[in-house]
Amino acid sequence: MFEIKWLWQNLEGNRARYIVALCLSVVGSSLTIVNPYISQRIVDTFIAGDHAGENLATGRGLLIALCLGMIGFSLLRTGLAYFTTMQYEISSQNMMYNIRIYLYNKIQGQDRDYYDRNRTGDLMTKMTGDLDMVRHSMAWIFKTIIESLTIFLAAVIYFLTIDVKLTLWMLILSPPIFVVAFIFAKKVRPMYIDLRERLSQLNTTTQENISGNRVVKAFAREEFEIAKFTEKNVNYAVANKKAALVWLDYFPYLETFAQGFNVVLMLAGGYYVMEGRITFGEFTAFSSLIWAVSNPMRNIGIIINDIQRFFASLSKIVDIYYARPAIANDHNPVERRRYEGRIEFDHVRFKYDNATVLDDVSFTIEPGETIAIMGATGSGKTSLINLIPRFYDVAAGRVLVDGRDVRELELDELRGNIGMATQDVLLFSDTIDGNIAYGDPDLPEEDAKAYAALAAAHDFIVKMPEGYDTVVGERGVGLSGGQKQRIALARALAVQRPILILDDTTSAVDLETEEHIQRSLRDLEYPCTKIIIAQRVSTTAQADRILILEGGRLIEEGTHAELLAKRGYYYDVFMLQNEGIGRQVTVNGQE
Ligand SMILES: Nc1ncnc2c1ncn2[C@@H]1O[C@H](COP(=O)(O)OP(=O)(O)OP(=O)(O)O)[C@@H](O)[C@H]1O
Repeated sequence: MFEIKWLWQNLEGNRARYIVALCLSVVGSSLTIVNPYISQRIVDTFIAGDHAGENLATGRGLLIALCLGMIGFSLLRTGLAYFTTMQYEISSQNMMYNIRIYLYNKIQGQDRDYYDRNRTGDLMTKMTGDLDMVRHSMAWIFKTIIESLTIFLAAVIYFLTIDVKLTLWMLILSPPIFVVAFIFAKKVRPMYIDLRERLSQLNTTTQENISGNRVVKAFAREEFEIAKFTEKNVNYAVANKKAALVWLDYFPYLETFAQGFNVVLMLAGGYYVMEGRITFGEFTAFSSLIWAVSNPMRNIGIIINDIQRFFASLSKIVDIYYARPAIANDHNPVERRRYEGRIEFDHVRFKYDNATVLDDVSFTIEPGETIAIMGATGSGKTSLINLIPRFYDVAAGRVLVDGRDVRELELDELRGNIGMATQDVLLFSDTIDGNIAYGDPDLPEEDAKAYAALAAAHDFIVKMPEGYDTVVGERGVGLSGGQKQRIALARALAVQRPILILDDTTSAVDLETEEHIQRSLRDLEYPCTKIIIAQRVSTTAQADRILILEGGRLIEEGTHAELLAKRGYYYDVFMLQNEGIGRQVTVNGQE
């Protein structure tokens, strides 16, 4: 089976330990029959045998040896069980440690498309609950299966050596138990898959609610969110109960059959003792080992239960394990070059699934040029810049950096040549200094301050209680939108890359601050091609060239003056922003 093969592969380094644990389980479980055998000897020799009284008088030594043997074997089994469990724990923990690292790297290595498609809560469930279920199975469920099976077989073999007929009577109940367990397993499997899905939905809702709590509060939607959570919670609880009830439906049958072993033993065993076919000691051995036959049967439902959960979780983990990103980063340790910063879009078409977002876009940016991109919301600006670091691949055409198709470039090298401040600013829970130096952990504090000053962030940072050592909360909590943008800009500048991409980075800052940032960008001390997405004409006017996107197509291209003279989209925006209130400008630029 594929999943088991996968587990085996991942057990590498711990296989020997795990196999030792399995073997010890078999040995330890086989020893279960020793004490019933000794009991049988004691009963037949010293209690119920024909010469019991005589033996008791003459063979005390043997009796003491047998009693000590029983105690010794009990201690041996306990010690063995302790040692065996330890081996299971160590090997399964080690295996999970390795898988967790691998999965984490795998998730890190996925492309943007993967993150578009997968919910955070679902990925978190896979990395925590599902992994732990698999570990639990390796350490406990497989152990239980092996031990139950060994004890069952050892008992049956021992019974057969005593009396075949009575053993067959004992096993008469096994087929119906197997049939009941099989029907149960078939019925419950889809339920566990569903249960696992509902848990993931519950986690996703919880995660979204916690990370989006500020929006929830802003819209006073707590009750709605509580209702949404309650719905998922109820769904999960209902699915859980449904699965448990299915188990309960079958439990009475399994339990009745398991109890039936005692009845069969009493009737058939008692009859054979009276007939003299078996001794009383042998009857005692059957009686003291009956649990070894009935318990595995009784537990079969629970084991099937756990195995279903195990497979439901394992298949989710294997999904991540084998997910292959369309844009893979091999992290080849090639010598990384510094690019000149020439960018070319050659008849680029791009789509998300089937929706075309960019169509036949062509332009060239020379090294050191500053290009502004403008266009209505949803016109494809962010999608366009995402193609340069190859977050997505084009559907047709080519994106070239320094004359080479980005698909031919080593990804780390390509991305290592781009500094980026994204529209949705994400800061880490770290100090402000740590956030600015995120792309270059060796950045001296003085340099971090210098870049913060260029990004017009220094003044507000020094006013904070602990200055650059102030820890900002998750996603930059505690800072205003404009402050976050400026720290993100400082972070992008600090890596000193030859290509700088700013996606609406100054949208939340005032005009005076923006003017300061524009000056800084113009006077950067390192050579750099700049691509700036902006909505304000005050920003775009400073660029060497402006590209206008509309519905995924490049409709205008030129300098500020050229585009004004053209009296198209750019002119309209210019007029709207400059003449402002009260003036209505249509798309055609007419009032
Ligand atoms: N991950 C995605 N999956 C599917 N469609 C997407 C995705 N990201 C964006 N889109 C769609 O692509 C189109 C272009 O989006 P894009 O973000 O590039 O526009 P934009 O010009 O940057 O907009 P804005 O100015 O609002 O940031 C939109 O119609 C958007 O709905």
